[in-house]
Amino acid sequence: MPKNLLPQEFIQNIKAILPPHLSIESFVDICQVPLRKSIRINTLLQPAPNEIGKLFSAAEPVPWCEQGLWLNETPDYQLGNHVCHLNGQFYIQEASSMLPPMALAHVAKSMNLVLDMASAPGSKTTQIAGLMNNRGGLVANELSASRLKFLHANLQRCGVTNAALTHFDAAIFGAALPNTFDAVLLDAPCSGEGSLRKDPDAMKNWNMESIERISEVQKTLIESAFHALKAGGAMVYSTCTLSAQENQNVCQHLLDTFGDNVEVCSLHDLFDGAAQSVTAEGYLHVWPQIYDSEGFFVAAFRKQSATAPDQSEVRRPGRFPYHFAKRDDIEQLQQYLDGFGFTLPNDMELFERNDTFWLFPKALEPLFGKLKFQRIGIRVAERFKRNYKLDHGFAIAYGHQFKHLTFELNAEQAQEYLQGRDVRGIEGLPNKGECLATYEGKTLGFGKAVANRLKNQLPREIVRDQPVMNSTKK
Ligand SMILES: C[S@@+](CC[C@H](N)C(=O)[O-])C[C@H]1O[C@@H](n2cnc3c(N)ncnc32)[C@H](O)[C@@H]1O
Repeated sequence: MPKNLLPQEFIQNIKAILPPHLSIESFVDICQVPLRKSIRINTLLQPAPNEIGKLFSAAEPVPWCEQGLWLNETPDYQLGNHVCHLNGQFYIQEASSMLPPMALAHVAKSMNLVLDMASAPGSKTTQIAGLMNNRGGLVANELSASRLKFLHANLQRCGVTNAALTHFDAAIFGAALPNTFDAVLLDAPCSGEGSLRKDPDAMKNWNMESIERISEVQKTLIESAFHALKAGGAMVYSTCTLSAQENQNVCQHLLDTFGDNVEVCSLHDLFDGAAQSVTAEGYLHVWPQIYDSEGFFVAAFRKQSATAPDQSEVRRPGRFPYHFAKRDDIEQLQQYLDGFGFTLPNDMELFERNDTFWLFPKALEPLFGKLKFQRIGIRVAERFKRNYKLDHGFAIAYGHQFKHLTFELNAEQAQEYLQGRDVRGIEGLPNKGECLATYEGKTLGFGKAVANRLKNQLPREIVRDQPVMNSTKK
């Protein structure tokens, strides 16, 4: 962004809050430098150590996240079209945005039941699911319906099995689920001042009135987050903005509202080098020139004892529309899955609704009936008479555990598959039935064997015109 597009009032505000070891010149200068790209390796889909890093020459580790890599060279293709992105092995995520989940895992004593209050498009939700190793339960909420779709797509792409999606103003959680979660992330809606290197339009609508307005929303949300937290639980408040109004003042509001019940958990020891961005309170205020990243703010708190929110506004949902699958149905489905050498996991519960089978995380069961969910866990299959059609999300989440009926495609075949085309010439393909397609040992999705071809079953929204295969990368 050209210098003269930074509003004078913004520069004055920044000057007033910059710590003494940083200069306004270095801030303005770094704002002119485009952001380097970074990715996070998705451990849930078990990429071999360093497999992804090797794809990108000159990748540099992100110091606060073991799975984070800065790409010092920008590839000459869209990263999102790379096969390893399409099959969920990495997430394109700004390095400083990896901090809040790392802070949450650092301070939380347990991560069995976690709430991510403002989740879309899901970079931190998928990271948290990775830190939970898909165990326990993760409620991922998002207010915007259109962004909820991206959230779902990203959770599916990354093989997240332990999440449930909700679609609320996050202000409801404190009253709807008080004293419930071991850990809460509030990655709050904000004015995005920290994102101006990535998005030159980030400052287009910048003004002090909107900052004041949004900070009121943030105060409501942080109160709700604190009520939703269990006694002893930990929460992280984060933004990608820089002003005190949306950061320190919102945290101060929490301290003023709940007094001694809130303990600030200092993040000075989150990683080597955290001292450069830690504030007197123990928050991380990441200025873009410190680590050559986006600007970010991260604060962590612990709740000492239970709180009593006002529950007068809570609207309870209607009847829970799923029921536990019947024993015969479980056995029949298991028989079908035996063909793939796959056993239904025992940390999940099989539910049914209208002949569709779902695996729900057991840890979320206490919440069923208390809140309306848009989607829970993983859709396994739809039943037609005595046959099944397995779901793409199920393939991504569990395909790497299949022992039979999986077929490795070569680069050309995998490219055709990702383009939504049927694939021919696969050795050993049966005459009929569902099969799993893999590429370099990683799941692509299901296809249906018909005579000598694999009929494509990739959902339309995943199909790409120009997927980039390892062999066609350059
Ligand atoms: C900073 S973004 C979240 C980014 C996300 N955590 C990630 O890492 O991918 C804030 C999100 O909050 C959503 N949002 C705005 N107001 C909200 C509210 N009152 N309750 C819940 N979500 C809200 C926005 O639609 C936006 O998706």
